[in-house]
Amino acid sequence: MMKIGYLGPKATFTDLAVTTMFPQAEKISYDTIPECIDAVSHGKVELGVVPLENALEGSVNLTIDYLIHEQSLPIVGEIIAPIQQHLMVHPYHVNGWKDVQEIYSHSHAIAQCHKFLHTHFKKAKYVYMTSTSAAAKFVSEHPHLHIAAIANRLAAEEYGLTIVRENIHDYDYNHTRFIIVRRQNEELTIDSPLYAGDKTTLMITLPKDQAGALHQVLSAFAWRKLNLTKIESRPAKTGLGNYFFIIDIDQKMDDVLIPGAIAELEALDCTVQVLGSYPYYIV
Ligand SMILES: O=C(O)C(=O)C[C@]1(C(=O)O)C=C[C@@H](O)C=C1
Repeated sequence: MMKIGYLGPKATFTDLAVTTMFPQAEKISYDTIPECIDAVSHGKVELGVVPLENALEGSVNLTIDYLIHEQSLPIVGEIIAPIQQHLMVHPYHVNGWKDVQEIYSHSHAIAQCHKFLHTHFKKAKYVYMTSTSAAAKFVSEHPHLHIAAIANRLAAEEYGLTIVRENIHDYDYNHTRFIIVRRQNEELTIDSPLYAGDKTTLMITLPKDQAGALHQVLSAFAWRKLNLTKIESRPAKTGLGNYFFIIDIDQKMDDVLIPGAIAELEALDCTVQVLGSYPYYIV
């Protein structure tokens, strides 16, 4: 049975994504994103699944930065899943839930519910946890504290909490991209009706202090009609103002167009690394 590491504990959104995509797998939970990625690099699990980007809040920087700076593993697949956030408390506090003093969750989940929290919990303190289900678990283990968690329905069931407000995320379209990473860049073959297409992700470092470099980079894709679905800059961590770009192209690595674009970028003195060319699945 395939072993898959995921950001845990049980009942995170990552857990839901893994269960949907790999119903037969043996799931191993890790408390943090770096621990999960390390487990893949050390061969403890065959695949790892971690969150990469949310439609409301943007990238999960910890994932991108850890993959780029600490453990470079190829991305071999992606799962895009809907995210529904609920407010939950220990059953002891169901009546007084409006007066909770602290709200626990993952920073991305809290950010997805800012409008709701600002309206209903002006005085509450937010406490950031490693995942939404870690927050639910904490709330269930501290019944004497007047606190709430933001997490999904499975977490409420798993940790015996009561949902007091459903769907508190601020915008209906709330989806998160989870990436599947592997030690070796072997193609992942999943025969799934959720298959929705392929992507190639590149990391590009521009030459220093060259006017128009980004424009030239984009034109290498533009004239080849390579459609980009994401472009994002992240600090290179080598000095203020030093950035690299992460670019997603909405097609599989081919023999001509993408290698041609990469060669053109290298001729411009860019450094290019292919982070993965992989299928994506929409839940
Ligand atoms: O905490 C979880 O449940 C996760 O799976 C992490 C995570 C994230 O990092 O974005 C995943 C989906 C939601 O966007 C909120 C939290």
